[in-house]
Amino acid sequence: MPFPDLFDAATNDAYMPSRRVPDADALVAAWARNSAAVREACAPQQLAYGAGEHERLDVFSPEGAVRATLLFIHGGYWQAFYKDTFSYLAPPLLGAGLRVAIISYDLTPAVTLSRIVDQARRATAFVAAQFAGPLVVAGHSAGGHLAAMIHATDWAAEGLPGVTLAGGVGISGLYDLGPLRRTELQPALQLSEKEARALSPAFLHPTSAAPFIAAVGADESAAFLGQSLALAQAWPGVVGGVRQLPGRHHFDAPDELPRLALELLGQNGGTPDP
Ligand SMILES: N[C@@H](CC(=O)c1ccccc1NC=O)C(=O)O
Repeated sequence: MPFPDLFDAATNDAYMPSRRVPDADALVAAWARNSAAVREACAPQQLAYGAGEHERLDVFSPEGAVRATLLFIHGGYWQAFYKDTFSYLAPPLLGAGLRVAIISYDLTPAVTLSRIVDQARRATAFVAAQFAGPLVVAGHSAGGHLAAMIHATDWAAEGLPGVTLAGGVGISGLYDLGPLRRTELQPALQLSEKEARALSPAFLHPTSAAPFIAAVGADESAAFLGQSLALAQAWPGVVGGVRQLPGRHHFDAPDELPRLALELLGQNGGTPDP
């Protein structure tokens, strides 16, 4: 291994949310079950944002006027899950008049975290080009990290068409990756200190003035709260403080997504597309 063994048990504990949520496995199983039922009842449109096997997204469209598009980036510490497990999030968002785009991406250690960030960027540029109207990029946990990286993207420098964001939402997001080098994730992430900084939104500058809501379950560990505080401190003009979600832990905090997305669009005066 190119890195010394940095593992620290206390840090690892703080970043493993399942240790605080006894029924975490059952909740994740319910995500998959509910998502399968949603896909059965209303099959999403499946699109490709690139040539790779996992460079795919699902689009769920609401029945009436489309108020905005919400692009959702799932979590799982960049090493678990694909889009299909998160279809369960679509129905309440559709009910709020949002078009819902849920992306897949490759996973570590098969690809690097930089590669995943690049995929999230290309997926966002694709969705922005595909669908006119306000675009909100939201993510949970590792997906919150990717949503914030989108908010800090220099599109021209990446050789991508410019993306105008209406807002961003991070739920239990990770914005300073430094501590993760001391967890069980490091063998898959293989982050050098320099890379961890370069891939940490809290050490980057937002490229969008649109609001970014940094939300965290009130029942999550101090480490997760600290991650959102770090982003709020680094991005004072964009993140209006940390939004603590009462009664929520890591595995049910995503259920607040419709409320948070609508709040953002309200701030932006987001009106339905003609
Ligand atoms: N391996 C983690 C699970 C975890 O962190 C997680 C699970 C589902 C969705 C997001 C997660 N975390 C960050 O992306 C744990 O044991 O708690």
